[in-house]
Amino acid sequence: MFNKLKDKLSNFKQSIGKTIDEKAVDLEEPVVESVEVPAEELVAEPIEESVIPEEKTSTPEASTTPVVQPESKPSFKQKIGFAQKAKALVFEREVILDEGDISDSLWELEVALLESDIAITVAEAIVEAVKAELVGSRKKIGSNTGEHVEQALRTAIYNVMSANVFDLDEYIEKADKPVHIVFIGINGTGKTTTISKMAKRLKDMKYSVVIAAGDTFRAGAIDQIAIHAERIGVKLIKHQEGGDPAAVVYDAVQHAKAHNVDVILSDTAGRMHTNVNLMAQLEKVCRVSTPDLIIFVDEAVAGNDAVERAEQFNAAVPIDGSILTKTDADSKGGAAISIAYITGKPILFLGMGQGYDDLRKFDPQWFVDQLFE
Ligand SMILES: Nc1nc2c(ncn2[C@@H]2O[C@H](COP(=O)(O)OP(=O)(O)OP(=O)(O)O)[C@@H](O)[C@H]2O)c(=O)[nH]1
Repeated sequence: MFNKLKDKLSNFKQSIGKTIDEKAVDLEEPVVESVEVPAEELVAEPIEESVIPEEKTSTPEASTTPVVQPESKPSFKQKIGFAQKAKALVFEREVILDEGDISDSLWELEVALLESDIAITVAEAIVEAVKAELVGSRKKIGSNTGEHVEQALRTAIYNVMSANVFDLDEYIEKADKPVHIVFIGINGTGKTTTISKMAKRLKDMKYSVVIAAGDTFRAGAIDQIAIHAERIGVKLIKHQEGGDPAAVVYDAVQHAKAHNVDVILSDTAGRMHTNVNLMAQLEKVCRVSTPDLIIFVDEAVAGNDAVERAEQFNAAVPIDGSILTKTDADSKGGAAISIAYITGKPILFLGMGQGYDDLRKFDPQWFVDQLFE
């Protein structure tokens, strides 16, 4: 999963790490900072000899500062004499990154993110966040560069992915029943399979479930979902092929109310967001039986296309969240990283295989961990 993206992030870590290490090598001698110390402080307390390590006094920098010869240690009186203009020396072995140091690597990162199908505004947001974290940061020479860079990347990716995180389980638990959830999206992305996985999951959680066979448009769609419903052991409400999907969904809601069913999962016909008639039909379904939640389903492997579709569906029928299917086959991770940021609605679940149990509740922390494992 996400192997190409993992490689690209790892390359970025190495590229920045190399920059930092090269800068560290350039600093053959430690950086010496001079700090003015008020005379009173020095008079009150004699200068600690340890403040001025002997080996540093032979460096070129040290020769420009008040000279303290290690071989002829000054007496306490002499130290007091120096006090008027004395400076304490602070020795540090650190690299401070400036923008110029990492601009090439940041550009490489942006290109890598775009190549991974991450939407451009999301890629820019990640690069900006990484830059803000790294530029000006003090990096101890010899400490673990990779860890520092990885943490900056982790935080940036986590932040773009965790927009309006929403817990569906908690919602269903607390909501008045029945809870009506409508699934929308284009053909063939795994909507029907996802509804079946969700029905199985809810049934395992001891909720009663009814499925509405709202895809009356595609030949065979009703039979397909009927097979799933039978296997899982949940009730299906269906009409004839070509019937009005709004009527099917309405019947399913009435059935749920009459039989105290907890959750209604409504399938809808796959449609292109550009198909005006089908989008109008979808709006009708949502008008006739107002759903509590509308979930957009698309396949992670579609990358940017999935994100654009989510945006367009969201404009027509405001969604509450997304489910990305086929993440098990996705090497780029772009849709998963971009979709919540672009729509402002969270990812709720990831489809991770063809089995009924291959549905994973989305957790941005888990996702980020996968990228760096
Ligand atoms: N590898 C993998 N395959 C999946 C996943 N989810 C669904 N599929 C497969 O994708 C194919 C299409 O799934 P469907 O559920 O029929 O798609 P749909 O969106 O309902 O399609 P329409 O009925 O045409 O609207 C099927 O072969 C599924 O088994 C997933 O998470 N991983």
